[in-house]
Amino acid sequence: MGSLAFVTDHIVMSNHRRPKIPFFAYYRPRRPILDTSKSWRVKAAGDSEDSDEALQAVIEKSKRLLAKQRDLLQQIAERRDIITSINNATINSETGEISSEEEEEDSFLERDSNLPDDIFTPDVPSTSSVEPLGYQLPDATSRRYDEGSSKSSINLPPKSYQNGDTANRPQSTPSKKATTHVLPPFVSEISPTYKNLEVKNESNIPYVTDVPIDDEVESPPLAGPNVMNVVLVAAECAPWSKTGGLGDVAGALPKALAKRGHRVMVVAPLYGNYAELQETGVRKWYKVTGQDMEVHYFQTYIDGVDFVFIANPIFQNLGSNIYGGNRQDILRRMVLFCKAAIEAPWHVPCGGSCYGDGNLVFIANDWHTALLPVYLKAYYHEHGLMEYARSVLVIHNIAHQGRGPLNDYSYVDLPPHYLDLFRMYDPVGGEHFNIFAAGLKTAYRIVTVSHGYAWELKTIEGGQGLHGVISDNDWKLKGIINGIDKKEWNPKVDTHLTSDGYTKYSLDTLQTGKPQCKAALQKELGLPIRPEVPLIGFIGRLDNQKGVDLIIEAVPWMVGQDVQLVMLGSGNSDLERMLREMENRYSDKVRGWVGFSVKMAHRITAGADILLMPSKFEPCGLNQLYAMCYGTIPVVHAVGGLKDTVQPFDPYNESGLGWTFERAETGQLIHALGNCLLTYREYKPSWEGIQKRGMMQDLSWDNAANQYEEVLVAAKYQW
Ligand SMILES: Nc1ncnc2c1ncn2[C@@H]1O[C@H](COP(=O)(O)OP(=O)(O)O[C@H]2O[C@H](CO)[C@@H](O)[C@H](O)[C@H]2O)[C@@H](O)[C@H]1O
Repeated sequence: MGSLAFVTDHIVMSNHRRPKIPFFAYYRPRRPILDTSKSWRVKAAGDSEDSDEALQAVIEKSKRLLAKQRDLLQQIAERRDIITSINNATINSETGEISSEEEEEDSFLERDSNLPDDIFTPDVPSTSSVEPLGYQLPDATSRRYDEGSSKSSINLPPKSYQNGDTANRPQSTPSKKATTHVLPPFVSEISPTYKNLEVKNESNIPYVTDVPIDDEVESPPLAGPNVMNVVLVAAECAPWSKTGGLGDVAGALPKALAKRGHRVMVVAPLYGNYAELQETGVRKWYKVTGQDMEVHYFQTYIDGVDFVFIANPIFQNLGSNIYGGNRQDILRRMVLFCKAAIEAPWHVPCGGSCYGDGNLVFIANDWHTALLPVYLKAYYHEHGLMEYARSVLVIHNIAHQGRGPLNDYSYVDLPPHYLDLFRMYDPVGGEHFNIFAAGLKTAYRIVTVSHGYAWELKTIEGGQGLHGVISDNDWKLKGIINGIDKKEWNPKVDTHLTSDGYTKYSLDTLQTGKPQCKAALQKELGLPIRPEVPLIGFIGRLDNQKGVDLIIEAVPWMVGQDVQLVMLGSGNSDLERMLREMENRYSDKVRGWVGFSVKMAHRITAGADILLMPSKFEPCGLNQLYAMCYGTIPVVHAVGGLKDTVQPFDPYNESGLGWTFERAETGQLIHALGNCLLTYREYKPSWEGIQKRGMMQDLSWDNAANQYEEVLVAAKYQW
């Protein structure tokens, strides 16, 4: 059966009953489809004259279409030339800077909208009408939060939902009426709003929108028949909430998946008043340790992704302390979050329609959301609900597992026979309750954030008590290296480099732009402005993981080398104190910036020559990736993702991206850093070669998104 017929069949089926396997791909049309196959008509056999004529007509029509396409491409090429020449000449009158690439991109797209309509009108089925089932809301006035935090009212974000992106959002038919449904909710038969559209291009002419607008924003290939509804659930999501790399991943990976054509939702707790959000009006009640708790769902749509936030007083004002509180507090938050997140695709209308549970995969992240795969099984699958929804659990850091005494089990609200999933034993913790273990056993697939870490997790040292569980589930484990959000971390467009003497730069302007950033950083930190002195940076959580102790031990050697050192971090109070002491002792050479500052993280990444990452373990590591994009050379402990991403410099072949050392020891760090400093001072061409190789890598999320897609598809077919 042709794939178009396959699609049509499934659309027809969707209007009747759910198929045995719900493989509808609810695809949002993101780009024009030039499906010339629709022009063909099948005629009766023997009607050869008519056939010839028809064939001739079709050939003529195709020729006309191809001519139009060629013409269009020509127009685009001409416009790009014009834009390039304008940009080369355009100087911002206020700042004296060249206008940003995002502006270029916008103006280009605007002009595109003036192109002939007929080329852009895809020959696709129209969207179907959608009538999501509603659920009878409990009488909000008759229920009250009891005790403590739950009595406080929810401080709603402003209703100023004015995101420019919404104009481009694929529109679905709004629900006309909401039929009521008494809890517990039954799976809703929500029609797919976005039909499964086949993407075909047999002409070898690139799709009109495939013509790269800019090198940085070239579209990745579409997922085609693999498109799915993807719901990524995380305790933090940049830019709204971030304590580390998980926030970055939750903010960026979904956009890359959406670019491939998936319908993607991110669900995170609402910790503060985020300006972009709109209240959906959806309110639900969930039980947590016997208490009914109401959540409100908020939503916004940015870069093709539906960001859904779950509001309840227990999340409020935790922005800077997401994982704060005692174990029971955290547990209650995560239980409520997972329960509310799992039903978001049922309840929250995004662009007019809910996702529903067909063709759905959840991506849970770390122990905080490791209950989600368990709830999916226990509350839904075992009751014939969300039968075809799947879960993938991503390990960003196995060091935090949601451990506690066995009687913590009473908090998670599961039937007694699930206890064994959580029960773990190890020589350090003895018999204990372990949320990550249960999630890993229950998820359909497991991802971790590098190949190296996937291997290390199965060792006693690397698995931190879960090596047995991970080895047993090796068949469903895959390592995928994180990417970079190139809108956020890119020296060409970095908004943190537009003031205070900093400047944006690219590979072409590296030799002038980066020294300017270095001078600006030295000035901002109050260090002597000396271009020839190597400036060494560290950015990260002050935590045993990050090997901060090794740097502190190496500082006396470093300050004897005529270098400058800046360390940005927060976390462990002892390490914070040591940073301050170091700065006091070596005030002409060392800065210890205690705190969490995204702006300073960007500025250090741009202004430093060298970035240190002596992590004891590092599942992937993002800062070394950011550093390489900014022409900053990483010196790293060869472990986990650091080993996978920083190929050691080889002076004989002039290859490699930085310096690595094999064991997390101060002497080894000093040895690697010594070689790095020698190259900086004595072998400038080699140094510049390393910088350029780092900057030229494609570290975008597109590649990772492609691999995630394989995992999502594998999960979908996993029973
Ligand atoms: N004081 C500060 N001020 C401003 N920004 C700060 C900061 N401290 C850290 N950051 C930022 O937080 C992020 C940290 O990312 P990492 O990947 O290095 O670490 P983390 O260990 O949190 O993440 C875990 O998850 C990620 C994602 O999978 C893995 O890469 C990693 O190995 C794993 O440990 C970076 O964006 C960094 O700039």
